[in-house]
Amino acid sequence: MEGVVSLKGTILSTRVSSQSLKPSNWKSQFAIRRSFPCVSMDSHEINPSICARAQKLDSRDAVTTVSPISDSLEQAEQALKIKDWEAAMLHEEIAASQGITIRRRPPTAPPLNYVGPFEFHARNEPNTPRNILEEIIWYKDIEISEVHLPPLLLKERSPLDALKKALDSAPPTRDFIGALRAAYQRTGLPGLIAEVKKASPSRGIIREDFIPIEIAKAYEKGGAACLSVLTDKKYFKANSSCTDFRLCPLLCKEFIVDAWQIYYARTKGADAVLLIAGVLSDLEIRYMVEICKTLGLTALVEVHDEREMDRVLGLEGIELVGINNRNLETFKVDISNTRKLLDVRRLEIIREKDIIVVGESGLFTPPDISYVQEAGVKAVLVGESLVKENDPSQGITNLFGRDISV
Ligand SMILES: O=C(O)c1ccccc1NCC(=O)[C@H](O)[C@H](O)COP(=O)(O)O
Repeated sequence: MEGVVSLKGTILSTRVSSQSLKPSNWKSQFAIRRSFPCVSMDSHEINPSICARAQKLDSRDAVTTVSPISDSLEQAEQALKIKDWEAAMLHEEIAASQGITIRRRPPTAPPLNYVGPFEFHARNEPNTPRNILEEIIWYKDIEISEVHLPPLLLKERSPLDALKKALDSAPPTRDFIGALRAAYQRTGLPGLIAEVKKASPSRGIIREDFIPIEIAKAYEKGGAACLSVLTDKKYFKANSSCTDFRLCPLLCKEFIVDAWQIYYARTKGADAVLLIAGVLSDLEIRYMVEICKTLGLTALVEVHDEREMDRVLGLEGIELVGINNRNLETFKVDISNTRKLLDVRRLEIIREKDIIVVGESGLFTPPDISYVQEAGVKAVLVGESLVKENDPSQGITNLFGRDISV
């Protein structure tokens, strides 16, 4: 079925496939999917009666000449704008009440003549990112939302329907937590998640001669229990997807803001995904953890401070918690953060819930490993200190003070 729906400047193709639902910006897409029940979230198909109307209105001239419909479309468009804006405000308000300072999207002023519960919000907020994490998150939203990056964007190339179909033939996931536990039992040292990353916002280029598969193989040879692969291209210069590796269990290290990314990661061979508590609300974490479970994925839920730790420990179904020693807003790294967050009370909850805690970032020497192990971690996630070694396999031996591959 061909045609267009014209909502003022917004042109929606009505060819019945998710690839073709192409609003001019992410806000209208979000609003249309949420506010028109006729556009199903799963198939993104458009109700035939809307299509019929759309075909009558397949040019902007038609919108202006058929006035009753154009009036109602304009009203609908205004209502959508308001709902969309209110939903964004509500999301920010819930996130802020949970101590989340990362704003999901640039703040926008209320729609014209807006009167409502959020009337006085977002008037004086800066609409440039306040820190690097916020910048990454804002860009991620654009990257996955079919906007601005022609010719075909991520969601457009791989709509949810197609991802779900691809999963029918995907190989089963490997047991990420099982691999960490086994390594801990075998060596008596924290299980290693060795990170494949070329660059980072805080360190710039970490390794020039970066051949991901070679590094991954060296990690496995050196005794890594699991791999972590940074897949962000813009900020971490990733040039591989998880699919390139079928070695030990794999964490897809992405900045997840949309459940679609979880499905995508699964089709790309991930066994685990990262959920950042400083970005996602409690409800989002619960929802995404559920999705992970249905897909056989492990969720590594990352925290940085006490408040995030307590939020996450209070949620059901959490099995793996990462304490990042790096403040992703300021880049400051302090491994005593792991000890600070693992006080007696929290360690008791962790033990009761049988959660594995991962110490992340800033680990360079055997004393660093001993320090976080004594604090209570049973796994560590290490990037820089291994990636920059000529022989990353030997780097693992140096980091642990002994060969952990045997
Ligand atoms: O590392 C960064 O600069 C950074 C900036 C913004 C968001 C995330 C960032 N890093 C992710 C990580 O925390 C690390 O890749 C990971 O924990 C390994 O850390 P390290 O061993 O210190 O390389």
